[in-house]
Amino acid sequence: MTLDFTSILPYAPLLATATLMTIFLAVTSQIIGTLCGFLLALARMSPLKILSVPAFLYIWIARGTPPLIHLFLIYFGLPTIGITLEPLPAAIIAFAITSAAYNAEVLRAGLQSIQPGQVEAARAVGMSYPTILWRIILPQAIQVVTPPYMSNFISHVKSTSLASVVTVRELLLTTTFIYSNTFRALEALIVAGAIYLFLTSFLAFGQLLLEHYLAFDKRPPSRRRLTRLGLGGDAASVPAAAPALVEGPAEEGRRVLEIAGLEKRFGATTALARVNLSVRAGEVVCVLGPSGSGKSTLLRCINLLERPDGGQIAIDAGSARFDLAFGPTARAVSGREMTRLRGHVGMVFQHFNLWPHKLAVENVTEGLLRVRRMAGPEAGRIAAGLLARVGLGGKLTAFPSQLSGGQRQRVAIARALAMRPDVMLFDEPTSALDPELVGEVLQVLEDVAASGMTMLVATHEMGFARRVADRVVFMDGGQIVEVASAEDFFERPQHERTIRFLEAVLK
Ligand SMILES: Nc1ncnc2c1ncn2[C@@H]1O[C@H](COP(=O)(O)OP(=O)(O)OP(=O)(O)O)[C@@H](O)[C@H]1O
Repeated sequence: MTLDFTSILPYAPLLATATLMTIFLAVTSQIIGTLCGFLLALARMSPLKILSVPAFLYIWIARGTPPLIHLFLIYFGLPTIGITLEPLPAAIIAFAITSAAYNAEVLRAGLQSIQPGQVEAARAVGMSYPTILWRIILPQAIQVVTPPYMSNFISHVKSTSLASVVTVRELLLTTTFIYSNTFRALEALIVAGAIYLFLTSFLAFGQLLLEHYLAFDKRPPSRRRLTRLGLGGDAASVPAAAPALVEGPAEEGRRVLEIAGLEKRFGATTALARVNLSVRAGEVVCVLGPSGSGKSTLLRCINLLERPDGGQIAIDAGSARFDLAFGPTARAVSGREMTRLRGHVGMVFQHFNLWPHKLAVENVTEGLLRVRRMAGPEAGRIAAGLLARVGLGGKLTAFPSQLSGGQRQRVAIARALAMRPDVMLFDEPTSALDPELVGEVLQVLEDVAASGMTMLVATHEMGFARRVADRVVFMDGGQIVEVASAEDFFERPQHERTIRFLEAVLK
């Protein structure tokens, strides 16, 4: 049998219209399915069961049943309850139902691929959740989801052929019409197949372009990206005059931080048991103690990355004051209040938690732009100055992946300092570093301490604590066992547990 396409030719305009209909059907239902899928993914990840359970059920049912059944139920089922839809809207809704379920899972995978530490770092500079979603999570999640999302889209385009059963004049129905008129079924189906292949190839090629475009951390930053921050052609150069790390001397004597009866439990583990502590402006307090003694939990409770179960935290930031109480009878602290408080409390994490899709300088400017609402050039100037101060004036345009651990931690310190916090919390800032990189970070910490910043440093670096701390707090089993000046602590420890600890770590 020979193929003869000439009899198909007169139907070219009809095929063109059907192709447009297929594109319209696929694109509209995919857009609706993506938007609904995004909301479903957020609901599915929500800690609230009222959101996560219905989202899970929807995805389970919509993904587990054939799209043809959705189409029949919408087109033939809805009229039984008085809702009659035209074939095209019925098909769009039916395909959007399936698309939402598949896209929800793809998008959820992307959203969950972002390390929680990055989100914590964004919360610590005072960003609200929508800002974190938009600026930190989505740009990275899109990179992750592009291949599976586009794959879904391609299979979605092909499944729109099911709309032929409810008489939508898309490609397959038109092809059927053509071959029933010409008796050239093979030729008509080959032409339809070629059109589908063209459409899906277009998407596959689009995927390649998109992946290339989204790999923005794999190529030098664009000029636009830098000029927005007022960093022209020589962005990598060190600013002539590096500013002070901390603006103005601390107001001596003022109690910046007061903690009373602070409690935190994780299930059966008591991480903090009625902890009391007060820190004065400009004071450097080192928190020491064995692993699991509650040092990190204490710091994380102070900026509310962990919600305490009881007790009080008061922060006197000069321009603002926070008096927070926790426990079953206390007023719930609002999200807005938490965000405001974090704007006054800087935090540096053990694992740096830099945002990998942003340049070193952008890691520092992000909080200034989104939280302090500063203009780009001003934020860029402050960030460049601070990075120069921590010895990274030549690394402004490096991505975190291009920096050593010590350099990453110095960017993280500059990021926290840029927000001009009233108190800085350092959660074991050198524990994740190779031994030869510890010194450069401790040097920066010493500079920050010398410039008058109020600091609470959880650390295992005894030498640093001895040199720099005004006071040492020793914790064990979630309690503060001993508080003393650095000299008294190391020379004349009082508590039997402290003596044992020092014997073990200093031998
Ligand atoms: N998210 C969590 N879920 C469950 N338990 C936790 C959690 N975070 C901390 N804990 C527990 O609380 C206790 C105190 O932990 P924390 O991390 O504050 O100690 P740490 O002194 O900072 O230890 P390290 O020096 O090893 O970092 C430990 O028993 C720990 O297992």
